[in-house]
Amino acid sequence: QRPVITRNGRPLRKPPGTLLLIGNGFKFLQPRWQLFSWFNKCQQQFGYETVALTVPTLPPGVLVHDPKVLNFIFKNEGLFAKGAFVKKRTWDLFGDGIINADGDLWKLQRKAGAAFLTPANLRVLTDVALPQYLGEAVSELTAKADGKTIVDLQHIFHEITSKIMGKMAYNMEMHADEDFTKSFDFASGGIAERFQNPFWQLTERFTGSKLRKSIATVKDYGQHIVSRAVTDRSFSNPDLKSSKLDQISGSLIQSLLNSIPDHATVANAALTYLSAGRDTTAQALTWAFYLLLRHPTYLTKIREELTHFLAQDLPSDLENPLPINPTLLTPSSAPYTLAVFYETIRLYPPIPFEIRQCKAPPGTTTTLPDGTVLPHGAVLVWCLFALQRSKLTWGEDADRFRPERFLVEVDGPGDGRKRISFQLGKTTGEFPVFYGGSRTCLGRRMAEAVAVQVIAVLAWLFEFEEVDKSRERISGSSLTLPMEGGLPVRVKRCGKS
Ligand code: HEM
Repeated sequence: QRPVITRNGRPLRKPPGTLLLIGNGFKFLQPRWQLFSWFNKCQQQFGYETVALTVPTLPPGVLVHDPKVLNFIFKNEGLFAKGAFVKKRTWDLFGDGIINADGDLWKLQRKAGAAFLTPANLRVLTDVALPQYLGEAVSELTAKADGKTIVDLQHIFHEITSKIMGKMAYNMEMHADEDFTKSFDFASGGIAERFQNPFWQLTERFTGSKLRKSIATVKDYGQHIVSRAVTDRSFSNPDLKSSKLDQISGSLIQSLLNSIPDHATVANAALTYLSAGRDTTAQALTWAFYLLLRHPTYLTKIREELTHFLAQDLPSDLENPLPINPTLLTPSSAPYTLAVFYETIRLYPPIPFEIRQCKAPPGTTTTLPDGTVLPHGAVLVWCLFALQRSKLTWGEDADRFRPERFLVEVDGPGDGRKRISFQLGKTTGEFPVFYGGSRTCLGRRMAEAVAVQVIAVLAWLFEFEEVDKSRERISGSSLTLPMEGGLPVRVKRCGKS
């Protein structure tokens, strides 16, 4: 007999369309975007109420809507875990990489990541690495800026983040169109489908050969990253490295190698970091430009924010074609651009759903702050794509792209003049896009820094025209939120530059 989840002694309400034996099983078999719309309807119907989710063959589950419940989950990492439900589905891709690791192994990987993402290294990112790779993207776009050639912006962003992570984290040249990337994208889609199909182990026996091949390619690449790094450490002498970027490049993989003896685990950690750092940011940038192209007044506002940077001199040693000194463009100096980024990831969160499992020992329960009593192994699901459209949290215009919701007027520094400042103004439970608590995203500052510089520079330099303006863009199967089919645009240089 499956345990029934209760609140105040009564079974939880069920979403509409829940069937007697199949529960919500059919809903989960729908294409992912339709599933997200269904989650959104549940959020509209139930507000902050936690409701029951039932899928045959799976442990009993709940769909979480309440920010207070999310805050409780984030604060009580010890009570909730990825658990067997998530690990079983992701193990062949990520193994014991940080996303799946617990205990000491998680701590070691987190510490290595923190040593990589220091403020000093982020400065090298914004002052050296990003201007260089963004400059290369600007050259490529300029060469194609005839108003006719079609360019995929998602690919451009992926190339920038691949180069950054490749060089800074692994001291390797990485590109968006490598076999590894294609295999990783396919594997991520296949793994995401396992969360929707309760019979995945059976169906993959017949249809899973491409998935198995893709995972094998990804794993080989993980080993390649490690063996490159081992060779690197025997031959490189840090005293001979002249540029700041060369001095820190490979620092993530080197600190992973320093702290973890097992090379297979280092490879898993490397692959997980690569996916966390590269794909999320590139996809967020793609949705940002999609939204900006559909709401051009905001492109004008970004350009207005940038005008005062133009007065400032370009450094003479900056060998790239950027007309603005990009190192001046930071999350704190460009609040409007930062607000555009945040409004984008509110509506299109790069990690669009989360799953945890109740760790209460068999025979015991855990009670959520709203009174829901969870038995051992209960699955908790929340769909960020739906939660971030809640009118209870974001007001009547929750569905609208309105970056101003993150901006406030504050007194300027000493001159009495008002200026605009970015303010999130929400708790982590209300804005769980970067997760929370001890497992909160390690790369948030990196993502903000990359996003502000890239959005500002490209918005200033180019006019983009979407190739298919009438099509609503969606994301296909993936653990993250890639835009299906990319974002094809035609490009022209702006008159101003
Ligand atoms: C817009 C960009 C990003 C978003 C929205 C985002 C969001 C998230 C979320 C939701 C999680 C929790 C995932 C889970 O455990 O289920 C996470 C974890 C993580 N993120 Fe990010 N992320 C972003 C960019 C980055 C970047 C640039 C890095 C840099 C390497 C990064 C590194 C990590 C790491 C290492 C974790 C695992 C933390 C842990 O388990 O202790 N992320 N991120």
